[in-house]
Amino acid sequence: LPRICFKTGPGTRRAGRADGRGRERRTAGGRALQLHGESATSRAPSPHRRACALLLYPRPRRPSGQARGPRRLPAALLEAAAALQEERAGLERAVRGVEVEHAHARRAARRRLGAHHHGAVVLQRAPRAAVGRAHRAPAQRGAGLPAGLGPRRAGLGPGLALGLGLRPLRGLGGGLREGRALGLVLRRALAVQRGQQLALPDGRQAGLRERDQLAEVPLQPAQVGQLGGVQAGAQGPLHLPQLRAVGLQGGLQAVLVHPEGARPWGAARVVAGGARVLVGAVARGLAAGSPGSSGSGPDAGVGPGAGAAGREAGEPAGACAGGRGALRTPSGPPAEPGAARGPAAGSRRQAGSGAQLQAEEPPPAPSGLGVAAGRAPSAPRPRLRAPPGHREPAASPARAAWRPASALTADPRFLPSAAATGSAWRGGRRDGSAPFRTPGPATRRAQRGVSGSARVRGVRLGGPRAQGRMYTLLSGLYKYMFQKDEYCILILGLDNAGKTTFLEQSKTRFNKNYKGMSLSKITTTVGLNIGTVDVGKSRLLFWDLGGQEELQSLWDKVWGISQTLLWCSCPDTPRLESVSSSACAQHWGPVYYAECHGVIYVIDSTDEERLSESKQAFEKMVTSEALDGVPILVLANKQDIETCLSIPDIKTAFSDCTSKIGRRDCLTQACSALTGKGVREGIEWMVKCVVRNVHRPPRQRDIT
Ligand SMILES: Nc1nc2c(ncn2[C@@H]2O[C@H](COP(=O)(O)OP(=O)(O)OP(=O)(O)O)[C@@H](O)[C@H]2O)c(=O)[nH]1
Ligand SMILES: [Mg+2]
Repeated sequence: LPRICFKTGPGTRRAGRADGRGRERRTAGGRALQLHGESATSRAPSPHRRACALLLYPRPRRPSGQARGPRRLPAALLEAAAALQEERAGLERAVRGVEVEHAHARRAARRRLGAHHHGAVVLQRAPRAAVGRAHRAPAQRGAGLPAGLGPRRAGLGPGLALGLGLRPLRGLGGGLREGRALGLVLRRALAVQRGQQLALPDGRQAGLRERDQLAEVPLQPAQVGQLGGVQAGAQGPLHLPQLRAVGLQGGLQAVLVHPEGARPWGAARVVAGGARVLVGAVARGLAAGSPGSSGSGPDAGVGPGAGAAGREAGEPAGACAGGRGALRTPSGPPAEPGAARGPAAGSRRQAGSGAQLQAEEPPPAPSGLGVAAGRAPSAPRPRLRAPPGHREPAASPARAAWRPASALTADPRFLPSAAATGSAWRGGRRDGSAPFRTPGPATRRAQRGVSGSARVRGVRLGGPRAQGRMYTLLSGLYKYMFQKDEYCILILGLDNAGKTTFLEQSKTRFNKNYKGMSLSKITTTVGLNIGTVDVGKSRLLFWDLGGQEELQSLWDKVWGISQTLLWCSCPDTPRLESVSSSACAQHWGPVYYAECHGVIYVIDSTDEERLSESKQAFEKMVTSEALDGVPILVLANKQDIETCLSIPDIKTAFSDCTSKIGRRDCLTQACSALTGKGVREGIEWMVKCVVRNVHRPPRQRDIT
């Protein structure tokens, strides 16, 4: 049977069925499917490698008092998965090594921010093994390549990226629309990969609002070349769906844009069609502006890179700012390439973004895409549309809660640590209502007016709701008393310096029951490793960022999981020949630097050749304003190797940086991450420094 694997949000039991077996047969879209469920936090070997689709489906919080009952995935999701299965062969060709995840709405963030965004649809993650270490071979480095290009960059193939904004999916129809939209994105990806032009249904058929439609930006090969340094070859004009953000930085890289509050997951390297593609993600809100603003504001659906990339490609700024929905009319055929851009597009989008209160004629039936495979399209419901001149009420409390990106990204819940703890990932609403759930027996009883509380001899003991509140109170108190102060420590350094080894070694040394992975099995870090180490009353939260050249540019940036993006490559087109740098980076706000309490900078003492490169990276880091006053521990790693440079040698090489380090705490420590020598001393020094650093107080405790 086709296998669909889905994961629920952290903290939930094994998904699938309430019986915990996590396996279930379902029929969707006329197909039998086998569902494998597991908790996102589960460490059990996941069957998802063999799954044709991986759906990430955070479980909504059960309203207090609702009885535990079997939990069903929305049929629309399964239909989308079935559609995915249908396209499996093609997708495998298109997106090799890419896992597809479907995240449901991040309700917690939505509630908090008042942004009716929607969750991620596609996430790229290549299996570690696929990344390999070939790029590290010194003999290969730079051989016969244009200046500035390492072999790993040259190895990148041309690619196309697709995106679809699924932001405002409100209410009960959300699940349905979302499911359809997923199918839409995947099919679209396939069509692009095959060089086909797919007749897409309009946005309403796909269950999307006008402004959420796919918009196509036809790009000539030359423009694509400009955009991403990709030689598109003789394939003719490529229809690159307008991404919310596509930026190309230090190689072929897609910058994904995710809704405010989605948890950042960092960058990922995708192996697609034999090409390695670096994919980073950025918080959508970083595009600056406020919801509802036109142009490159978040509501415009155009992220930082889109504008930049588009402008790089010679598109007028208006074309980029048009974003989703700019090029395709809701019920008519696709607009001519290049038509409907500019101011008109913007105004149409704005019209679509308003409240929709007036009934409108449904559009004609789709050509087979809007409805997931195998199902007759159900009659589209009439849509409500705002009368001309209607304005959405601006000052609802939810809207007022919206904060600009800078404030948002400063919120610790949206930092990588939140990904580790899952604190930004909880479904459900605080008021106990669950938007996508049918009421359970207890809720129904309550609705009928039957009290859910127990009574003993006439004394009311408190219903499940009261018990729930009591539990929350007690757990909050417990957390308040026993939770440790948290400090975030960045581990930086060139690739191969030993950062991940150091992190693993620290976890092994400080965490009693930690059974780490074998140090010899550590491979290059793509994106971010997160680790926690408890030292006395403090908890250090390490962010080990990949040190490869492309990733270095992300050290001071924020990334997050994308709202929607699918990356696929065209194996037929010529290989990458040149790489242009990105303009999108300047739009990104420094976040890791701003939020960290300390930096551990790892140097490979045996690599004399790259010492100056390491010094440059260090200098760049240390001069960043966002790191002012942050203690820095410089680790001269690999001291177990005889031919290594000594501490005085390294200090001499880094002597230029002394003035830039200034008056902050800084220590150069000899260390061997492999044997563990110097690891404990280094960390203990760091703890002392971060605790006494009054400029960066520990992260706020998560008190509920
Ligand atoms: N001899 C020796 N080898 C080490 C030491 N620390 C790390 N290594 C080796 O160096 C290689 C790179 O280690 P990683 O921890 O992956 O390096 P990294 O800095 O995380 O690299 P990126 O993730 O690519 O940025 C591995 O083969 C490690 O076994 C050390 O103290 N001594
Ligand atoms: Mg690493």
